Amino acid sequence: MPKAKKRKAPITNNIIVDPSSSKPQARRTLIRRFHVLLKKKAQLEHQLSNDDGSKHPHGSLTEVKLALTEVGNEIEELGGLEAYQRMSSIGQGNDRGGGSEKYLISWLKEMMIHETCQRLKQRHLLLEVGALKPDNYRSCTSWLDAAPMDLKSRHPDILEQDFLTLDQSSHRAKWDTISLSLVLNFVPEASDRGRMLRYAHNMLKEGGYLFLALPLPCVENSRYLTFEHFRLLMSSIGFNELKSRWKHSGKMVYYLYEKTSPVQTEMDFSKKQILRSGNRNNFVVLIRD
Ligand SMILES: C[S@@+](CC[C@H](N)C(=O)[O-])C[C@H]1O[C@@H](n2cnc3c(N)ncnc32)[C@H](O)[C@@H]1O
Repeated sequence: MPKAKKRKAPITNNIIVDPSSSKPQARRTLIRRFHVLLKKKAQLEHQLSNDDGSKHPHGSLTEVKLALTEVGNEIEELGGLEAYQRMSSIGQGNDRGGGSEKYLISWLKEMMIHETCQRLKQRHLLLEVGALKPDNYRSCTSWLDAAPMDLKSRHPDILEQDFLTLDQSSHRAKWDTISLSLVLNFVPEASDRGRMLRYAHNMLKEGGYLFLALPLPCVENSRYLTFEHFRLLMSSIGFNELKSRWKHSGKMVYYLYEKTSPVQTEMDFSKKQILRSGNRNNFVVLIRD
């Protein structure tokens, strides 16, 4: 008897998520689903743009195109980037502990940046990438100028701009601080995450600061990252870890780095390297030339 043909699982493996729900569990499921879909979309687009006629892991060219349409449709059904931003901004609300900017502000103040600026009549220039609100830094207007930007602007004061397509020469050494709060983990391709960090390094003034906020499992429970590996990766780009804040069983990790010269290392950060076994996630950052 001929063997029954195994039915291929649909690429997007749809799950039911109610985009209008504001329950924390539904919110987290939607955010996670978005990350999965965006990663899948980036992989399929990459396959299409590098099409050399060879077999694709997702089937023929037609199947890849179909899968891309399916992914696009599901993103739309979930409400697109707007729904994702809405869910993320609920998580930022004061009733839920507020946004991550409070950690950056308190670290800058600990380092007396506000006093130095006021004494020398200087302004601290902050580029806030992935800004859901235009005025996260309104409490600091006497010494800090914030420039909020996002892939999709939710307010006229937020510049609609992809950080990865900013002109690198006109932004070189322009900013005192760059904030990437829950942005690096949004970028679907591991090598684009590395590029984002390198661009941030180029765009900071000498001695400038990078504020990074990530979901804790990205570092605590990844197959390809550990706290130490990430620290070395960051220093190889030229980011010296000044401060960090996280707790076991917490949700987030916050870092403050200072821009330094890249530290030479024998380690290869351009390829995935399995650092831990067991039930882990696949978050990784790759640094490629
Ligand atoms: C989870 S939200 C984070 C919002 C906020 N910063 C926070 O900490 O809650 C991620 C935001 O980053 C934005 N984003 C992702 N990649 C970006 C890029 N390359 N350039 C600009 N914004 C980006 C997304 O559009 C999204 O609004």
